[in-house]
Amino acid sequence: MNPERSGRRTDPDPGARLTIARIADHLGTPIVGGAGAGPIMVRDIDDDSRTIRPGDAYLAIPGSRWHGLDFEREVAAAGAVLVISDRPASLLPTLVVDEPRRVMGPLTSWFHGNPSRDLRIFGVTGTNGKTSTTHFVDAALTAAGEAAGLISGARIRGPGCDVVPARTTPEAPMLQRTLATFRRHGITCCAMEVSSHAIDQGRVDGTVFRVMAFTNLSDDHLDYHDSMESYFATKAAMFTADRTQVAVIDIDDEWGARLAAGTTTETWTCSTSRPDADVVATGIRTGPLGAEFTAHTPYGRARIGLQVLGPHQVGNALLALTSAVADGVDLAAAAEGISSVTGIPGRCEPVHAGQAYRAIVDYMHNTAGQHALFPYLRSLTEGGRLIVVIGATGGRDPGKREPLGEVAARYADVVIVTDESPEDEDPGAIRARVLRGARRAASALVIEESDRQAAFSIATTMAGDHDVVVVTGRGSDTFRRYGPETTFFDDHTELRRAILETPGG
Ligand SMILES: CC(=O)N[C@H]1[C@@H](OP(=O)(O)OP(=O)(O)OC[C@H]2O[C@@H](n3ccc(=O)[nH]c3=O)[C@H](O)[C@@H]2O)O[C@H](CO)[C@@H](O)[C@@H]1O[C@H](C)C(=O)N[C@@H](C)C(=O)N[C@H](CCC(=O)O)C(=O)O
Ligand SMILES: Nc1ncnc2c1ncn2[C@@H]1O[C@H](COP(=O)(O)OP(=O)(O)OP(=O)(O)O)[C@@H](O)[C@H]1O
Repeated sequence: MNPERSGRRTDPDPGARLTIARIADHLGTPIVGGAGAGPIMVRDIDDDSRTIRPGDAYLAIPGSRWHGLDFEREVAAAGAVLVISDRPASLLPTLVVDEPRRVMGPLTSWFHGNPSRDLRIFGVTGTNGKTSTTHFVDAALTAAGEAAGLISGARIRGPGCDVVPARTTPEAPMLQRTLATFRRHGITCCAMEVSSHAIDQGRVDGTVFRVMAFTNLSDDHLDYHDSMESYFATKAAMFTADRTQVAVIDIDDEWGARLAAGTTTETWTCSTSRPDADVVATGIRTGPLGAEFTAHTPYGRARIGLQVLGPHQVGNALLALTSAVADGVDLAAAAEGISSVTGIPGRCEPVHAGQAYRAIVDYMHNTAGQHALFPYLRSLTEGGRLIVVIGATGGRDPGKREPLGEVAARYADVVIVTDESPEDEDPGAIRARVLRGARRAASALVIEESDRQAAFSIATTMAGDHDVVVVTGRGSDTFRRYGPETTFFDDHTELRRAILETPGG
C-alpha cells in the first residue's frame, strides 16, 4: 500500500463545502469554461490525481516532472468538479491563477476555516532533530493534559488518522485537511515538523504557528538550496511575527545563535553550554540506557531522565521543553512527558533479539549526525568493534555520499556499504561514491554488499559480545524504490531477522 495515499484521505472535513462561485469570488477570478457551474458544491481540494474523490477541486500544479493538468482526464473520471491552475483545463471548469503553488496554502486554509488559528501549532524546523523534537513536544503537551495531534515524518497521529506519511511535511491540502479534522475532534494543539522543502514550496503558507523551534543547520539538502546562506534564509523566513508568535532556538548551534540575533518575534533560547540562554541544561549525563539533565527555566528547575539513546537527544529534549514552557505549559508536566518517551521510530532505536551485542537502527544520513552519534556509539562498545552498515539514498544530495563513507570509516572498525533506496539512480554508482569515501580512511575494513539483507547478515555474523552493530540511513522509512519497483523493507524487522538467523547469534 502506498502510505501517501493512505495518509491523504483518512478523514475528510465534512464542514468544508463551498460552491465554485464562492471559491471564484474568494480568488477574484472568473469561472472559465463552465457556464452554470457556479452553484456546484466543492467538497474538498486536493493536488494529486491519484487521490481525487467525487466533488473535489483539483489544484493542478506545474512541477518539475509534470504539470498537474497532464492528469485532467484522470481527475475528471474520478469525479472532480473544478480545476484550479495557471491555465484553463479542457474538460472541467477552471479558476485560473498566476501561481497555483503559492495559492495552495492560503486557499486550502481558508477553505477549511483557517484551522491553525484555532489550534496551537508547535512547529519544529532545522536539519537534524525535527522528528525527535516533535515527538518530545507531543509527549510534553499530552502529559500536561492537552489533546494533542502529531504531524511528523515518522507518523501523523490524531483522532481520525494514524498513518505513515510519504513526506516530512505534507502538501497544503493534506495539511489543512488534517488540521481541520484535528480541530473537529477537539484537538487543542499540534506538534509538527516543518522541512525546508515545505517552507520553500509554500506547503505551510496559510498556517499560523504558535511556536516555531529551530534545532540546527548543517550541510544537507544543498542539491535543493544551492548554498548554506539560502538554506538558512529559507528557515529564517519562518521566524517572523507574521508567521510565528514565539521563536524557540537552540543557540548551541552557530546558525541558531545567528538566527536568534535576528528574529523579529518573541524569542526564547536554549543551550547545553551557554548560561545566557533562557533555558539551560546542566548536570548532563549520558549512558547506555539514555541520558539525564537538569533544565533551568524562568519557571524553575526540572530534572529530566531520557529513555532514548544518544547525547544529541539532550539538545532535542531541551528544545522541546523550552517550546512547551514558552507557551505556558506546566514545567513539571512537560518534563515528565519528555521523560516518558521510550523510543522514537528509527532514531537510535535498539533492536533486541536475545543477542549478546548491541544492535541499533538510526536515521543518520548526514555527517553532522555522524559526528553527533558515532563517538557515543563507539563508547558503547567497551573495547569491542563498531560495525556500521551504510549507504546513501538516490535522488538526494549526491555531494554528501563520499563524506558519509569517509566519516563512517574514521569512526568504525568495519563499514559495510550497501543499497538504501536508489530511486531513479544506478545503485552501483551510489555505492561507488560511498565506498570511495570509506576507502579514503584506511583504518576500517570496508566491505561492499549490494543486497541490504545480506549486508545485515554480514554484520550480525561478524558481531561478537562487546561489538555494536549500527544500521544507518533509513530509520523508520519502510519503502525502497529501484526505478519503477517499490518494495517494503523495514530496517528494524530485517536486522532482527538477521540476528535470529545468524548461527550462534
Ligand atoms: C523537490 C520536491 O520536494 N518536489 C516535490 C514537488 O515536486 P514537483 O513540484 O516537481 O511536482 P511534480 O512531481 O512534477 O508533480 C506536479 C504536480 O502533479 C501532481 N501529480 C503528479 C503525479 C501524478 O500521478 N498525479 C498528480 O496529480 C503532483 O501532486 C503535483 O502537484 O511536489 C510533489 C507533489 O507534492 C512532491 O512529490 C515532490 O517531492 C519529491 C518527490 C521529494 O522527494 N521531495 C523531498 C525532497 C522532500 O520534500 N523532502 C522533505 C524533507 C527533507 C528532509 O528534511 O529530510 C519533506 O518535507 O518531505
Ligand atoms: N540534535 C541533533 N544533532 C545532530 N544530529 C542529530 C540531532 N538529532 C538527530 N540527529 C541525527 O539525525 C537523524 C535524524 O533525526 P530526526 O529524525 O530526529 O531528525 P529530522 O530533522 O527529522 O531528520 P529528517 O528531516 O531527515 O527526517 C538521527 O537519526 C540522528 O542520527
